[in-house]
Formats: sequence, structure tokens, C-alpha cells
Amino acid sequence: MSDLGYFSARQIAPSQSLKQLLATGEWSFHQLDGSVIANLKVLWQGSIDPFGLLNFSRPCWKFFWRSKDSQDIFVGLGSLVKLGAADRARLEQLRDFRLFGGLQFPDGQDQEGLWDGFDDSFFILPEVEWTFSEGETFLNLRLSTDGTISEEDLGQRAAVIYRNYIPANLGRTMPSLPPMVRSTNQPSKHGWHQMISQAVDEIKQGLYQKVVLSRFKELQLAHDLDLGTLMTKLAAIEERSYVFAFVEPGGKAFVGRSPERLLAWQGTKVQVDAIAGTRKRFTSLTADLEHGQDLQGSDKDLDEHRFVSDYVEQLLKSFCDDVVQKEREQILRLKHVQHMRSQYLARRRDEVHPLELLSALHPTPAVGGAPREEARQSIANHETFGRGLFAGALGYCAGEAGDFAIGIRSALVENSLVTIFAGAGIVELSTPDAEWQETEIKMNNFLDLFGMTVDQDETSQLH
Ligand SMILES: C=C(O[C@@H]1C=C(C(=O)O)C=C[C@H]1O)C(=O)O
Repeated sequence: MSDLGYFSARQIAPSQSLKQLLATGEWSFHQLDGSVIANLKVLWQGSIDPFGLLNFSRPCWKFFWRSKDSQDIFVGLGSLVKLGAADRARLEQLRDFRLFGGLQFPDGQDQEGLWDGFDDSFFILPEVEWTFSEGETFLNLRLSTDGTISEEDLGQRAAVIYRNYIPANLGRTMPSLPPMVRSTNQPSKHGWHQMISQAVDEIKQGLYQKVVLSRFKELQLAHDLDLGTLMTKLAAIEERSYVFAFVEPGGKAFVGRSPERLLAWQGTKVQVDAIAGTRKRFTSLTADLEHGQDLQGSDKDLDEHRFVSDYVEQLLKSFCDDVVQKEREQILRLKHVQHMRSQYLARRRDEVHPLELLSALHPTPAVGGAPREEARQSIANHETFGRGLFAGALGYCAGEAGDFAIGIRSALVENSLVTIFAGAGIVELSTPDAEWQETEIKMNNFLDLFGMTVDQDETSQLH
């Protein structure tokens, strides 16, 4: 294959035969309403490139997830069961499994159909799941039965799923991404200036106190990009952020590298981040530290930040006990920006379902504003596109454990088109130029990959 310019992180042929896999795997059975979900878990002997799995060509749901504080990777393919956030009873029945999905940003507008294929809320049990953890790879194959299936039939159906989802060219990625041929901004710089000035006026009039407004940059590439390659490059950026891809069967991929945890839980223990307030990074260590300190001492940024941290704290107090601020207004240094971050720990009350807490938290003023309803209205009035999964809640729930990021530093990829999103918190002292530059730098994770990094010198207005 290398003569075609491909590289491969694994041998093409699996080292085990299908028969061996079926014989060594472990079956488990789980009730879902009147049917039974059968799961075959197999220890995979051989190396596989988890990024390459995203290049699987059959149209189906695909998920890639790496948390911000773990190297474990989960990849899901196909959809055996798809539920909405309100389908709590069935979500509970599936608590032994990891369901991938989340909630869109609730702005209620997508006239353009940008997000067609993604539901407002979705939680999906994939037919096939790969887990990569501490050097071990497990493959799970799942099927739904009426509960009376024979062992032989189970084996045969697992073999069909295996053949459907594990093609011979599994795990290959291309060495490079296509070049960019054209880029456009929506709104234009002029439109952005008007929008931010109007929002600042509305804040001065007392209509609301903070709103997060966003924009996108569309990159037209020379040809279709290879998702596995994009994710490999995104994951290689050195910072502790979530790395994710959510791909709908039509082929639209929502991908990102978000630093912000919306909610994670383990049993009743929950964790939430509040991030707001931004400066760029500097190559000089002294300048970098100085700008970090400046951020921590800036009234404008403290204001912007505390709308988020106060909201998170109050909300946690109404659903949880023992709410503790683990980190207060500390600097989080990422590759291109530094932020102010506060972190919370709490103990969820037994009667509160984690997804109830997730739905109540989302959207926080880190991506919405304050007060919440007025800010949501302002976003709907000013922005001309549906945010969809951008600024949404994305992650997985697996009964006792769950982890959701805010879907920022993200892009929607469809064939040769990459739409990169970024927003910025607007308060009374905000200026359109500085917020334009802030959103440019926030896009750098993606712009970098296409040789379009926003020049540090151009960004001097971002303090
Ligand atoms: C909205 C975004 O980021 C959010 C807004 C921030 C800010 O205004 O300072 C900082 C971090 C995020 O909570 C984004 O990256 O698109």
C-alpha cells in the first residue's frame, strides 16, 4: 500500500482469525425493553491506529473521544440504539454501556441546514466499540435479539457485524492534509464590528450583562480531507484538551479540541470547569507570565469570568451537596491562548440524574451569557447561523461515569469544506477589534493545520 502514498500504523490483516476472536471473546447480555442487547468483548491482539478507524468508508455514525486528562481513546462505529436526552428510562437500562452524544446549543435556528443529520440531543450505543487503554485494545461487537437466539446464531451475527465494520484496509491515514484554496469569514470583519458594537450598546442599556457572540471561517480545500489524518494532527497538539469527532451517517464530521469540561462524573462525584477571560500566548516567558497576571488582575476579564463561575456554583448548589471550588481564577495555558479557569467539585444528590444536571448546566455563560435567557435572545438576534454542536455539550455517559466537554475550538468538516467556529464573551468594556483577534487566535488549532496560523504580531490588540 505504501506505493500509493499511504502509511499504515498496523498490519492490514488482523493477527487473529475471526473464528479465534469469537472463541476467545466474552458475551454479556443486557435487557432493553422487550429485547436483549448481546455484547461480545474481545481482547485485540495487534496494533491498530485509532485515528484511522475514522476513515471507515461505510456511511454510519462514527465517534472518537479522548478526554483532557487521560490518554484513553474510545472509538464507536454504527448505531444500534439511538436515544434523546428525555428518554431517561431507556438511557438507564443501557447504563452498562458507553453512549456517545450530547446536546446542541439551544439557539433554535438552523435555516441553512448546516447541522442536518445531527439531532438536538442524541445518545448513541454504537454497534462496534474500540477502547484503547493502558496498552490494551478491546473490541466490542453488539447486536439486538429477542432473547431466544441460539449460541450458533449469535456467533453468526457477530461474524456479520465483524465483516461489516472491520474492513481489510482498517486504520490507514494519509500523510498530509489538502491545501486551502479559499477562506471566507461569516460575518465579515465589518459585520462583526457592527454586531459587537450593538451588543455593547445593549449591555450599556442594561438589557443584559454578558453575551458570547461567535462567528465562523470557512476553508475551501483543494480536495476532500481524510478525517483520520485531521484527527491525528489535532491530537498531536501539545495541550491538555479533549479531542473528539462526531460523524453522522451523511458524512458531516464535527471535530474539536476543547479545553473546557462541562461535566464529568464518577458515581456521585462531579466536576465542572468555568473558563472565561483570554490572552494570547507569547514566545517570551516573561511576556507570557506578565499577560497571564494582567488577565488575573483585569476587571473586565474578572467580570466576564465570574458570570460563569457564579452561575456554575449556584447551579451546582441546587443539584448537589459539598460544592467545593477546587481552583479559583487560575491561568490555563494552551498552545495558542491562555485563559482564566475555576474548577468545581461536588457530590450529586442521589435523586438527581447526571443527565438532568448536564441539561440544567448547559449552556453556561462561558458560551451563552448572563442573564441566561436575555443572552440567548441576543445570540438569536445577532448571529445569522445555527450553532448546532458548536458550543454544545459533547461526550459520553456510561452509567456510573460520564464526561462531557463544551464543543468549542471546533469545526464542521464535510468533504472539502472546513467550517471553523469561535466565540468571545462580550461585556460592557469589550471592543470589536480585540474580540475579532481573540476569535482569530482561538481558530489557530485548525488554521495551523492548513498553514494559516494567525500571525502573533497581528494580534497585538489582544493585549
Ligand atoms: C466561546 C469560546 O470560548 C469561551 C469563551 C472564552 C472567553 O470569552 O474568554 C474563553 C473560553 C471559553 O469558555 C470559543 O472558543 O469559541
